[in-house]
Amino acid sequence: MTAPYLEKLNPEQRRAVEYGINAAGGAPGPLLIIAGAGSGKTSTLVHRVAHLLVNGADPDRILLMTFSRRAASDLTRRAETICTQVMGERAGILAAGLPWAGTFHSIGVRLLREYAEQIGLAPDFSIHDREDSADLMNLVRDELGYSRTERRFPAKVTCLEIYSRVVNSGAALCDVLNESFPWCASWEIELRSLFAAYVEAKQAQGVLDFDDLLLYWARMLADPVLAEDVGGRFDHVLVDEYQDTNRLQASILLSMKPNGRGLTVVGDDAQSIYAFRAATVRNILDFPSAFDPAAAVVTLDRNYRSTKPILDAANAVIGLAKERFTKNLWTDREGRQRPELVTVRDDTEQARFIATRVLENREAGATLKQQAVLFRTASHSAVLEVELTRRRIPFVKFGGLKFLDSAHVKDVLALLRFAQNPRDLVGGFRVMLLVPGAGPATARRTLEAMATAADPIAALGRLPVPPRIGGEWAGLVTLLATLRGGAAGWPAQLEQVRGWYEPILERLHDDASTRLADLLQLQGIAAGYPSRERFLTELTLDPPAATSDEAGVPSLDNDYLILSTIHSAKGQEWRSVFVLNAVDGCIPSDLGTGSTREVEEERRLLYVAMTRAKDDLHLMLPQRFYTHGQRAKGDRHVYASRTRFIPREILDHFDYLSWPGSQGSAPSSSASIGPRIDIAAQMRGMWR
Ligand SMILES: Nc1ncnc2c1ncn2[C@@H]1O[C@H](COP(=O)(O)OP(=O)(O)OP(=O)(O)O)[C@@H](O)[C@H]1O
Repeated sequence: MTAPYLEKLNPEQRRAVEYGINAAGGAPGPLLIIAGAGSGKTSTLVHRVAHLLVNGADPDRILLMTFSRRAASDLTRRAETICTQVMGERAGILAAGLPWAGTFHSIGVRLLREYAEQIGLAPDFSIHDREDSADLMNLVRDELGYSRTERRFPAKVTCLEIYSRVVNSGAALCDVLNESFPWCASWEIELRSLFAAYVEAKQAQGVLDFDDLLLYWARMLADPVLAEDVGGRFDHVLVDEYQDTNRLQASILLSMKPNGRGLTVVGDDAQSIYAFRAATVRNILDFPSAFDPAAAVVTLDRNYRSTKPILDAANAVIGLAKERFTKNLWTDREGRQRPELVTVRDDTEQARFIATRVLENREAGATLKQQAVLFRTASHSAVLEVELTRRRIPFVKFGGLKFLDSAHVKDVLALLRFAQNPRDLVGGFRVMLLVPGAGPATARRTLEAMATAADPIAALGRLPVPPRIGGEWAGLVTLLATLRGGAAGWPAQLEQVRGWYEPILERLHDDASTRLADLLQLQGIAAGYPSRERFLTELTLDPPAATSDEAGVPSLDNDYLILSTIHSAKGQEWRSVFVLNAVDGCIPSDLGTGSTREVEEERRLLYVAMTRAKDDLHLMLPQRFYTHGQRAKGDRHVYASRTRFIPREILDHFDYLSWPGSQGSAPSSSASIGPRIDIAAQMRGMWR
């Protein structure tokens, strides 16, 4: 007899949930769940976790790794709800939730801090986000004299990308250069010494970057004693979004669970969209045979989300992929309306069309929250944001968030980080330069003097106040000592930081009051974390996708339209979806058309966008774009053609609309919506 809480699952989902779990206990064999878009992957994973708990698994011994912090807390909450219903009072064992649910990186941080002493690492290391890492790379590059070479040395961001690719893929530097960065191949020797110096700088400052979190973890597990110890802490290890993991992550799992017992991974190769971060679908493909006996594979191919016409169109798009492993999805959700290809003149008309349709949908009963506009790059929604504001349509934007990127929020975070780790040069530099009168030379001298001291903050207090510097310097020294001492507790420390920073904020920015509101919001977010260390770690590893993600949307109605990059739309669904700029140059992005592999990833991105829609889907085709990088009011534009991922042979899966105007006819070829290139405009552009 099936337990009532499993009754709503279809047979494949149930197989995936129940596989290897029984009341007798014992870890089940390895399991791979291939879950197509909208096939109930999340709910299958939730039920598997709940089923484990109902059958006696210890929540402290379950490791659940997801792609974002939000996904981890959603999964935990849903599993708890099921357990409370099924177990009644016994569900009290879940009072602390699942303590080991989180992203790969945040779990890595916790384990590394715990095992720090055994692997020669200072347990209070701080973590650099990508931007900090690029800044440190730049400092090192400068010190080695590479910023003054005769031929231009690769930029700091490129250096970091190369470094990161080598680390995450496990490939040799020369192979990575030849395959992905051929224009930098002649710098191999210099890059190698740059990376060596970068690693030394990180170690001297007690800093780990994102890649280190996985690399150190993987290296720690290369020691058989530690591998057994870490692996032995968990009876069950479950991993979501396995298609977006890289080789290092796969090796971590294998080291923790060499025979695969207790290991479950879930993924969909058709939705793999992070190859640019060295993720590899090979992880999914190679998973079954990594074990003896091989892992069981359960495929979920019934889509519950989209109507048949939408699913048929999405299947047609992914059907043209060069390499593909999963079958087409099917659904019994009938629907008459095919996805619509909407031709509009330009960005402005695109924005108007969407605003009009969104309001019409609302009149017809759909809330704003049930509708989403998706785009390849955060900047694509700029014109739409203006139009929505003009029409007073509230919206929340996910992806490309400005909040944490803004100078004042970064200043405050740098201060906290510097208090946490006073050897962190990048954070320290930013903080020192805030003091009126302090320049790079003062900052560097001070930081160098601090770096060699046993207690850097005490050393700072003993240093003479640099000449021509005002009272803020003494204030900073006292503040850092107080923060370091931790007497104020958390999150009250943020109040102290704000007290010191407010006069500086007012001096630096005309719009200080708006920025102050952001700092108050940051304080609200901070209150959700038990300590400064956890706050800094979590925010660095997984910044909120939107301010509303963490702190509510104070100034908006309860209902708002969702604007999101396709990457941030992962795992979500809406009744109506509009995809901006379904044209070549945007999807695929002209940054992503270098190699076949990149083009294929862009194809999967379009597939991910299309499969977010339940009932209706619009792909927007603006005929021309204004190009970036020109003077204000410049009129340089290019003509766009329909994305190459919807070639003529699959057009009959779509309806056509020209807007404003009447029902359009089938665009006969990609050239039919304007010339591919506007040579006349290019000729004019040459001389501007
Ligand atoms: N057995 C089921 N019966 C009815 N509806 C289901 C069933 N399983 C899942 N669903 C519904 O299908 C939709 C998609 O589920 P879910 O969000 O878990 O998909 P997913 O596999 O995570 O999708 P994606 O990988 O595309 O993000 C949800 O609305 C969910 O309620």
